[in-house]
Amino acid sequence: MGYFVEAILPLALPQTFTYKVNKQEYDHLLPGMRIAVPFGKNRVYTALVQKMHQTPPQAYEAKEIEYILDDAPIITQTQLQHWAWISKYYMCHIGEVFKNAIPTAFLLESETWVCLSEDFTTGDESQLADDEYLLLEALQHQSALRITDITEILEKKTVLPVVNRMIKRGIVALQAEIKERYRPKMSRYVMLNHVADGEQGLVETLDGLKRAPKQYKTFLVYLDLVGDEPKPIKVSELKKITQDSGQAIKGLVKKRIFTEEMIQEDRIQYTGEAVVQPSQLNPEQELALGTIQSAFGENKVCLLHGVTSSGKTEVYVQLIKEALEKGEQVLYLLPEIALTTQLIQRLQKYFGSYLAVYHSKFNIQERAEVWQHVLECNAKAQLVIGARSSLFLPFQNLGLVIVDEEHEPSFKQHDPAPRYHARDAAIVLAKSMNAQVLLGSATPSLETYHNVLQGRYGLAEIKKRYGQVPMPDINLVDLKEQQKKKRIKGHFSEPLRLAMEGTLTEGKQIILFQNRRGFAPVMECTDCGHCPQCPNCDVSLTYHAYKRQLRCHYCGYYSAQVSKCHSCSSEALDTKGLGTEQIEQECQELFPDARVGRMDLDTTRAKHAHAKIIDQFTSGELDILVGTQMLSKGLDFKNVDLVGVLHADGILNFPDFRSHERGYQLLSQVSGRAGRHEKRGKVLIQTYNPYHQILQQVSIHDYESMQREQMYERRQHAYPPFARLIRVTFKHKDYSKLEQASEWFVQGMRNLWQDRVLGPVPPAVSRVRNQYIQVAVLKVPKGHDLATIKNSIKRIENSFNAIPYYRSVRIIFDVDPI
Ligand SMILES: Nc1ncnc2c1ncn2[C@@H]1O[C@H](COP(=O)(O)OP(=O)(O)OP(=O)(O)O)[C@@H](O)[C@H]1O
Ligand SMILES: [Zn+2]
Repeated sequence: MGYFVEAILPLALPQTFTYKVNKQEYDHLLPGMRIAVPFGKNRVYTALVQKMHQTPPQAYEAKEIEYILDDAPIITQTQLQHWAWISKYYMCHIGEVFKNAIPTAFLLESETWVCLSEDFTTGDESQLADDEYLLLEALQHQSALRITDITEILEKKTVLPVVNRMIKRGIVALQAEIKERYRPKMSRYVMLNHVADGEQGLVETLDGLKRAPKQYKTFLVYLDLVGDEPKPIKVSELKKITQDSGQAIKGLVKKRIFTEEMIQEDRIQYTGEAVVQPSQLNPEQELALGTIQSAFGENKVCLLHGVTSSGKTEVYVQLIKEALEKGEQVLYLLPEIALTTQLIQRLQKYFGSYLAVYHSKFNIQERAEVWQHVLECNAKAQLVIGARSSLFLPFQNLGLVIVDEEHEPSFKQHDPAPRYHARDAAIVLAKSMNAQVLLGSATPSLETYHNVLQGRYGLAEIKKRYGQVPMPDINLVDLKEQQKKKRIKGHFSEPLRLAMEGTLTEGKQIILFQNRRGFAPVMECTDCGHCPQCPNCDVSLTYHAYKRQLRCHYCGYYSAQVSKCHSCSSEALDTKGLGTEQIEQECQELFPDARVGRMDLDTTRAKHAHAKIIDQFTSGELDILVGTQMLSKGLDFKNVDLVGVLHADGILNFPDFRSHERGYQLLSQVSGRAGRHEKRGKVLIQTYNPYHQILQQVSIHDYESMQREQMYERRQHAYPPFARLIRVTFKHKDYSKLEQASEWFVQGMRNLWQDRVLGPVPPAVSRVRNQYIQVAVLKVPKGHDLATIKNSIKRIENSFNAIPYYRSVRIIFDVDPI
């Protein structure tokens, strides 16, 4: 007998680990609290308590924990259960989920250094508790201490709460060198001392200050700022108004009229309060809202299928408003948050400081703060908008989840594990918390639509654009014919050039869309056909005119632009393929007076780059915006009349069973950016194959037919949504070992599931970073027990790993791959 804790470590290991604790620790600990534990040789990790128990481990001697980091759980029970589901469903380890789910700031290690805060001034030691005083004293002798040192000094394991308290009061801080940690931003505030409080007190104080005019003035400004309720005022603010160097404030503190304190500032600051009321819905929106509410009444997930610019967002806003009024938390999931400054600004006008954004490009402090707000159910982050990782926030009272643009593939995480689909994982999470789920899209995924057709999900539709603006007029331009007639300049057909000219003359704006996938420009020798390849990967290098470089998009390798062919030394090199950069250049040549901007991965790497380009375009500083799929997502520009798609075929000819569905979605979404307000927009799609059924369907906005035909195909070939897929990827740097190993593994699968196993085959890019790749796919028809099948695969993996020669081959499972 003894006391034990079951801990999840942030590592890709299949099991949890048992550690020993004493009775006192046992009583203090709860599932969801963090502890620091030793692991391996001299390493300490932040682990998470999964449960407490009294059974010693069988296989090893339990080590003691190092210390306890929390006073209360930072992860809820519901979350822990959700993690367990994710790890089971997506075939990964719970430690991987843990590591991916929580902000790195929460993974403090024993090596974290603590020091005295710069803001600390001696004087108030009398208010410190004993252990706080001890720590302070120690830090006055030594400039910094590690958490482990502090544990020794205080002779107790729960030192983090002590440290945290002192951080909050601005006495100590975490040292700056530590690579990633949570350091709340503190600011100095002053507040009226109790002595001076009350009518009488104020009069006396003012009298007493008559001979110190600067202090007198500062005091009056302070009173003016606080109004009726006594509250702390930021020193910097006070200084600014009174134009004081700080002397007057110091004087007032000295006279004990003010007390000073350090208060944590929120980095997630939205200065604006809610300024507008949600818009009045039009009858179509009202109807949709009603349908959604009745689906919610039956506890069903609901799909809002509304054409582009039908005003889906305003419907979400109504639902959010109702949920917030009920005191519930709301999660608004978006595919790529960086693209959504427009939407955030819009929601901010409605919901002010209730809105928090959870964003991977935010720094760790910012993320940790949102986490705390959500955990504490603060009004401040009652509405969270974020990309897929915001799903892992510790919601306590989740009432509503909105998955906007639910068809977007980027909801699925590719790498690293957990390879989860945020939409699907959100539905499971919501179910466990009795929250409602709304999926929104103009072009729903077939998976979701299938659920609607099966009656599992509710369906609300809006078939008209808001404000009676007609759907854009979409025309297909036959590139073959244009070529025959010699009407093409660069990559621009005559109809596209004419339409652009017309739009520019009217002072309207243009969006040009060039697909990214498979259409990066490459350099080619026109004599021998040689094309420079990445030395580490099985791909051609991409040509970047701007930097005069050849780059690999898979591993980041780059070299200077070559002037001679490496194979035959000819100087006849040419760039082939069609990138956004080239389109931008051609545009400029065709329309020298137009202001052209470009939005793609290269121009938007920096934190606010997206917002900047979008702002420029919105404010009319640009006439033409050239871009990739980024442009297709939910943007709402008032002045765009024309959308041009330069080469639709690249989108449709991709060898993937989803490429037609994707093509329809992408082209419809891009087209949807045209003519959203007032006038009907125009769209020109250039193609070598104008009779392609998907292009025909896009041009007449016929989602129905697309959906019916594609469903038929999928059913015929047993693809999702009529089956589930499990993809197994094998990687190794030795090609022949890889081939043997993957064949062995797949044979094991084939013994069980025969021809439902496809592969192993090399994928389109079959070597990345010097690792060769093989892929196999298992089709699991609906109705088969997925859990049993996964267990069988795991068993094959175990036997596989028992063969020493194979063990170094990396195996990756991807359930519901996209
Ligand atoms: N009830 C309403 N009152 C006033 N304006 C509205 C209303 N509904 C929608 N709008 C306006 O119509 C435009 C399109 O709406 P919104 O962006 O919500 O469409 P959407 O369906 O989300 O489009 P997409 O799928 O293309 O992103 C916006 O500028 C929005 O402000
Ligand atoms: Zn490479």
